[in-house]
Amino acid sequence: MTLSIRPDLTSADQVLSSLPAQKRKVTEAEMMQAVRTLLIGLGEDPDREGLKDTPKRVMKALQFLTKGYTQSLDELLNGAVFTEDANEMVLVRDIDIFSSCEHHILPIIGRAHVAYIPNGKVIGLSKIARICEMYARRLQVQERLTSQIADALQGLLKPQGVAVVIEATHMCMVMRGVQKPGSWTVTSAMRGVFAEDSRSRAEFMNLIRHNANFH
Ligand SMILES: Nc1nc2c(ncn2[C@@H]2O[C@H](COP(=O)(O)OP(=O)(O)OP(=O)(O)O)[C@@H](O)[C@H]2O)c(=O)[nH]1
Ligand SMILES: [Zn+2]
Repeated sequence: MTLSIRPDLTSADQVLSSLPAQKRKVTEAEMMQAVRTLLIGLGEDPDREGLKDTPKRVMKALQFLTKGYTQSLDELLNGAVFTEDANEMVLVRDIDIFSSCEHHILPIIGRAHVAYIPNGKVIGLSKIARICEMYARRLQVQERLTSQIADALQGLLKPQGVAVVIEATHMCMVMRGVQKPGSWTVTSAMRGVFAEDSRSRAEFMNLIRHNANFH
């Protein structure tokens, strides 16, 4: 397996970016056959009318849910990093997260709150949500998703600090296993001043708690 070294990617990303190449070795026909095998293993008849297109649908759905493997920071940024003399916190709150847990390939559903304090550079606001989306659309654990978002922003902007909080519920804990609907998990990744200065961290935490007055 050859890995091309991409300076914009973290080391975990370098590994993940090799996945599309690996995937290409498996044909779509083989992927659909694997879903068909699963259906048979579950006691179903994959040839009955309702299921005959299911292997294709499952494959397409999984390809969509993991499309972050085929994206890169470069591509999604589209150059939207601007020089700006700003040094106050920028916070994008309530970014919907739909990810898939790597243990069960079941949904992780939640919200991300992402803040940074610029240091001469700002990023297009939508790109913050796109970065969340790229990492969420992979097989994940919530902790890694949280720190990948923080590290991506830290690497791109070299800001004074980055703070990321994700609040999410895991369907593998709700629909199966321990079956705890209503449970949710909070993870955070603090970089720079947010890691070092409790007042910056407290300001961020306060801002993600208050209700917007246009709601
Ligand atoms: N830390 C972390 N754990 C996760 C995440 N998503 C799922 N898990 C956990 O991964 C663990 C996998 O544990 P195993 O015992 O190998 O799998 P399992 O038998 O299916 O576990 P149960 O869910 O307890 O039935 C479970 O405790 C899951 O709750 C995540 O994002 N972060
Ligand atoms: Zn799981």
